[in-house]
Order: sequence, then structure tokens, then C-alpha cells
Amino acid sequence: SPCDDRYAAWVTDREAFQRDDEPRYLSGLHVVCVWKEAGTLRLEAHMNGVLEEDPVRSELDGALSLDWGKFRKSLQGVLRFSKATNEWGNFHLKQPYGIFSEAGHRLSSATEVLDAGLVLVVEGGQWFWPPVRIGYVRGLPGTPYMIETVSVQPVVFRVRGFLREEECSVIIDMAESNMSESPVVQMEKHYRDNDTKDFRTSTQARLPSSDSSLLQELDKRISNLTRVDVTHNEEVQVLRYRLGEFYASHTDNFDPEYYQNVAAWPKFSCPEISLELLKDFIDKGHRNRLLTVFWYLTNVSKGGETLFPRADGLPPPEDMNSCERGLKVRPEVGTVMLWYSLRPNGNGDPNSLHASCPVEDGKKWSANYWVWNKPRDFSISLPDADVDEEYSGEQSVALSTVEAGNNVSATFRNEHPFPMYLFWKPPDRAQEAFLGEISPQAAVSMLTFPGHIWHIRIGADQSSELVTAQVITDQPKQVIVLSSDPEPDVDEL
Ligand SMILES: O=C(O)CCC(=O)C(=O)O
Ligand SMILES: [Fe+2]
Repeated sequence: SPCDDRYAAWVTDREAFQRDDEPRYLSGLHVVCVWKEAGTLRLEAHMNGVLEEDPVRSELDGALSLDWGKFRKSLQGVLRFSKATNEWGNFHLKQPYGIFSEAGHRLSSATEVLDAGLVLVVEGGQWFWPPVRIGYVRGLPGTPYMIETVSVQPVVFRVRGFLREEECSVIIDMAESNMSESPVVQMEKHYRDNDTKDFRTSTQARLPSSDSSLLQELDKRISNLTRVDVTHNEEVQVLRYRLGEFYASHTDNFDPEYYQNVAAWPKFSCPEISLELLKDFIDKGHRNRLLTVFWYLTNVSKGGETLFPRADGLPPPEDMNSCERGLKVRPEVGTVMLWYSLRPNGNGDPNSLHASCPVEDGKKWSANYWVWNKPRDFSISLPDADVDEEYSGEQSVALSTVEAGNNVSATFRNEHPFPMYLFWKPPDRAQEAFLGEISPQAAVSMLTFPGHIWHIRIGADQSSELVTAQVITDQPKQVIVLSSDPEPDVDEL
């Protein structure tokens, strides 16, 4: 198909799925190529985000390109998904599926789909970054940020240097005078035998964006990262953990199974949400937290890691307070993590379980930035996709994009007999992003942008000796060979 050389950035390696207790694919995210040939629309679809030897192929009547509603219906037919792929019933509350270009634009006509050629179809209705594989790094178009995959199940990314250190201190200052005990909406399953204090001991403050131009700017920066509109986010929740404080393993989304009898709960531990609202506010599961952008506002010298106990294919932990097993992410000031609590099909992802390990030295400041799959304003109801085939989606997100074609593929080849270490140097940031080792006689490729600066060092930390700094030019494919210049041998002269 005409998309053959574009698939690689959008499909995830089958080997990257480490769990043997669930399917090795991304449920509900389909990578689809659409093109016109002699008046017919041709389609090739790699279902559920993995490259298939035998992709779904189909032809549609060319006239469909004039009728968005029928086009959507036919595309859904070819991809053979139905609203029933969602596990919570009440399908009229499920949101219509979304069709996006590679740049993350929500498409709203068949002409746009044909122009895009390659599209991502997301059953859950909102953009979803495919993880591709652990260690995969992609540049966020139009920005200096690099998105690094740190886990595939759950889907977790890291973006270093996303917040400036000065921004982090301003946020801490804003929060410091407003700290209160962190509320926990305890799952019904747990509330009987758990006291909130055994579950979470940090303190928190909510900061409304309306109070701060910095927070408004961050709303935009984050929406550009998530490709989800700013109307979907909660007020940021700043967290402070002092020595020994922690948060046991939990998921950030709400599983409706656990919230069926809210009014009957003897103790309701989240004063922010009124009882009457709670049942409705999740639309019986269809209105939910989609993802978390987690901000590290300080470094932590010991402990305080964010733990994903089910990463690396691990079984569900028996002890929600244990920090023994799992993927541990070390807080670094200015870094943000992005993880998805829902799968692309809109269902909850139990692998997204995570915790904050106890701080063992100093203090940890961080923040939750929760993004929902639907707008937070309950008065905005999305149309029922069954009756509204004309649905063109919510308003498109304002993205600071350059054309996807401005990506540069840079290959660093190490011809030395020892490993070298690759760092990306964000503009106006002191902290560099460590992006991996290049073994002797090996090469590493990165998606990057003209003007990006890469540092090659002899050790894996930023204080080790700088061998060279490389500025990316605007050539689409660049090979940077790391070899020692032949030095004149003084003895022989
Ligand atoms: O502090 C962390 O690393 C995680 C905190 C968290 O998951 C939460 O507050 O929901
Ligand atoms: Fe959390």
C-alpha cells in the first residue's frame, strides 16, 4: 500500500507486549491506510495497533468520499468493531470513535482522510499515542520535546525537560500555602478494611488555571502533548510527600463496578465530589479519566519513585503497599510522565496500577494533571454515535505542529571500541535528557528536528565528558559517525 514506509512509527511491536494473560495488541487502535484508485476507495487496516501479515483489505464505493456519515459507518463496518466492545453497557453513553491524522488532528471529512492517507482510528474517541516499543523516542512535532516510551503494558511515556525548573518552583510556591490532606476515593472493594491513612499519606493542593498565566500556558503545552482538548482536564493537583509518605497502588480512572452503591457507603472520603454527582459523573463508566500527565517538581535523592507494579509482564501485586517489584521511575525535576488509564477502546486498563514509594530522604513535590475522555463540563453532552452518523467529533485541538515531514531521522554510529551515551539538550534547559547507550560498532536512530542539539558523552550521566555536540540540520535522513580523528602520532615523527 502507499503507506508501507509510514507504518513503523504507528504500529507497536508484538514482542513489546510482555503479558501472557492478555492479547498482545492495543485493543481499539487501528492503523489504516486509505487511498483512491480508479474511482474506488481502497483501504488497508492493521487492526489493534500491530503490524499484521494479513491486514484487513477492502474497497469502498468512491462516492462515499462525499458523505461523511456513510463513510464513517462503512469504515466501522470494514474494521468490524461495534459499540459493544466497551465493557460497561449503556452504549448510548459511549463516545463516537475518532479518526486522526499522524499529526494528531481530528479529521472531519473523507477528503481530509484521503489527504492524510494514513490515519489512526481510536474506538475510545480520543487521540492515543502508540507506544511502539520500550525505548522508542519520537519528537513532538513543532516542539523541542521528545516522547520516550518506558512501558508498553501499561502504556507509559516520559518527557524530560517538559517543565522549566523555574516553573516548578513557581508552582510549588503557589501550592505551599494551600496544602491539605490528600483525599482518596476509595474503591468499595477496599474501604471496609482500609483506613485512608494506610493508603495515602501525602498532602495536596488544587490549583485552578484561571488564577495563573503559567498554568494556562501549561494547559496548552499539555494539550499539545496529549492531543486532547483543554476542556478535558481537571485542575492540577499538587502533591507533597515528606519523609516516609507514600501512596499505595491504585488506578486513576474510576471503575464503575466499584462505585455502584455510593450512597450506601458508610464513609465517603472524597469531599470534592458530592454523593449525588458521583454516580452520574462517570456516565456509568463512559466518562472517565483517560490519562495522567504526572509532573515531577523536584528531584528526590532517595525513594519517592513512581512504581508500576504490573509493568514488565508482572502479575497483579498481592500487597498494594509493596515497592518490591515493578517498574520504578525516579523523580527528576522538570520531567513529566504520561500514562493511559484507559485502553484505546475506552475500557479501563488494570495494568495502569501505580503507586508512590515512600520518600526516604528529603521531600518530593509532584503533581497530577488528569485528562478525561470527555469534556469536564457536564452540560456538554456528546452526540450518540448511533443516531448521529454525521458526527465530526469535538472541536479540534489547537496543535503547534510542523508538518510531520519535518521530522529528521538521525542515526548515530559509534565506531569506537567502547560504548557512548546519547543525550538530547533541550533549548534553555540545564538538564539534558539521557536517551540511551550506543554500543561499540552499533548505531542508534532517533526521530528529531532541525536545530535540535545532541550531546554524545563517554558516560551515562550528564557530568561525564562531552565528546561532541551535534546540531541537526534540515536533511531528512542524517548519519552521524562517531569516530576518533586520526591523531598524528608524535613518536613516529
Ligand atoms: O506520586 C506519585 O509518583 C504518584 C501519585 C499518584 O499516582 C496519584 O496521586 O494519583
Ligand atoms: Fe495515581
